[in-house]
Amino acid sequence: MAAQNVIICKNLQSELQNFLQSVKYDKLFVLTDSNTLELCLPMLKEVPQLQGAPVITVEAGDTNKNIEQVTAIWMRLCNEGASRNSLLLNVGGGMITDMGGFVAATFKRGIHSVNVPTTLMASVDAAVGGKTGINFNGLKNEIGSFYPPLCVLIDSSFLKTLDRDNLLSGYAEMVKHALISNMETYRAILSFDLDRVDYTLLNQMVAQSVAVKERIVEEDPKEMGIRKALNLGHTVGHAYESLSFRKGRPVLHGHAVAAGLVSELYLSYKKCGFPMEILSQVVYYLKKYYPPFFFNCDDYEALYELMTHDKKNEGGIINFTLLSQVGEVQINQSVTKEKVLESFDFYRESFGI
Ligand SMILES: NC(=O)c1ccc[n+]([C@@H]2O[C@H](COP(=O)([O-])OP(=O)(O)OC[C@H]3O[C@@H](n4cnc5c(N)ncnc54)[C@H](O)[C@@H]3O)[C@@H](O)[C@H]2O)c1
Ligand SMILES: O=C(O)C(=O)C[C@@H](O)[C@H](O)[C@H](O)COP(=O)(O)O
Ligand SMILES: [Zn+2]
Repeated sequence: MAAQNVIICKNLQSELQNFLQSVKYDKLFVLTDSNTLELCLPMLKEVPQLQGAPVITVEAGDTNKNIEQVTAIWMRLCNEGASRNSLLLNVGGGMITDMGGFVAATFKRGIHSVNVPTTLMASVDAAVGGKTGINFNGLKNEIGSFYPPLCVLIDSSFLKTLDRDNLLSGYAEMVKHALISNMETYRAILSFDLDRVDYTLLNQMVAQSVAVKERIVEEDPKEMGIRKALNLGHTVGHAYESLSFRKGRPVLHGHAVAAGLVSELYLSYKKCGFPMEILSQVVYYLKKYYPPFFFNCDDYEALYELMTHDKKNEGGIINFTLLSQVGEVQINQSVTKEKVLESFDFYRESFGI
C-alpha cells in the first residue's frame, strides 16, 4: 500500500490550503460534531476553499456514531449537490473521522475524504489508517469499510481545549502503541505525567505514536496479519465499552481500551509469558490516572458473548492479540473461557472493584 498521507502541521491553515489546492474536486463539504463546530472549525476560518462550504453537524458523542446519523449526512450530501468528485472534510475526533470516513466510502460508491483530527484519540489513531465505520446492534464498529482518507492533517494545538477524560482516552491508545513497539518508547510513555501535561512534549509523542500506526498499516492495510497488533486491548476493551453502552452509562473508548489492556496483558502473562513486572507497572500507571470501569460477576457472560462478535474471530474462536514481551506481538491467540473470565477478575482486583 502507498504510504499514508499524514502531515504533522506547523501551520494547519496554510498546509490544508496547499493540500486542497493540489487535489481535484468539484464541491467541498465539512463534517463536524456540535463541539468541534464551535471549538475547532474557527481554527480553519482563513482557509479560502472553506469559505461558503456547506457544514454538516451531528450531535457529539459516540452513541451518535450510528446509521441514523449516516443517513442524515447522506441526505445532506444528496440534497446539496454532492457528486462523486466531491470532497468531505472531517473535522473532529474519532467519532467524526470514523463516521465521515464511512459516509465518504459509501456515498455514490466513494468520494474523497480528508481528516483534520481534533482529539488526541483521532490524532494518534482514529483519523489514520482507513478503518471507517459505525456502531450497530450494540456492537462497536460492526458496519464499516477500509477506506483511507486522501490526507490527514494533525495539529496538536486543538488539544488545548480537550478535557482531561478525553485526553486520557487518547493516551490509552498511545500506551497501546508503546506496548507493541519497544522498551524505550514504553518507558517514555509510562514516565509521562498526566496530571501536569507538558504539551510541547506531548506534541513530539503524538508524532512518534502515530508513526507506529502508520508503519503497521502500510505493511498490512486490511488487517490480514500484523495490523491485528493495533487491536491489542480491544477484544476485551470493546466488550467493556459495549456493555457500558448497554447499561446506559457509556465510557469513553480509550478508557475501555485501558481496562481491556489490563485484562489482555494478564492473558499475555498467562498464555505467552509476558513479564509480571511489566504487567504490574502498566496496572500501576493506569490505576493512577484512569477511573475504574465498574462491573461485577453477573456481567461476565454478557461480556464473553460480546467478545464472540470480535472481528478477529474465525470459525467461532475468539482470537486475541497478546504480547510475550514489550514489542513482541503474538496474533491469533486463543484462550480458554475460564482464563478470559479470570482476566475480568484480574481487572476488578487490580482496580479494587
Ligand atoms: N478508525 C480507527 O482506527 C479508530 C481508532 C481509535 C478509535 N476509533 C473510534 O474513535 C472514536 C473515539 O474517538 P474520540 O475519542 O476522538 O471521541 P469523539 O470524537 O467522540 O470526541 C470526544 C469528545 O471530544 C469533543 N472534542 C473533539 N475535539 C475537541 C477539542 N479540540 N476540544 C474540545 N473538545 C473536543 C467531541 O465533541 C466529543 O465530545 C470511537 O468511536 C472509536 O471506536 C477509531
Ligand atoms: O487501526 C486499527 O487497526 C485498530 O484496531 C485501532 C483501534 O484503536 C481502533 O479502535 C479500531 O477502530 C478498532 O477496530 P475494530 O476492527 O476492532 O473495530
Ligand atoms: Zn481503539
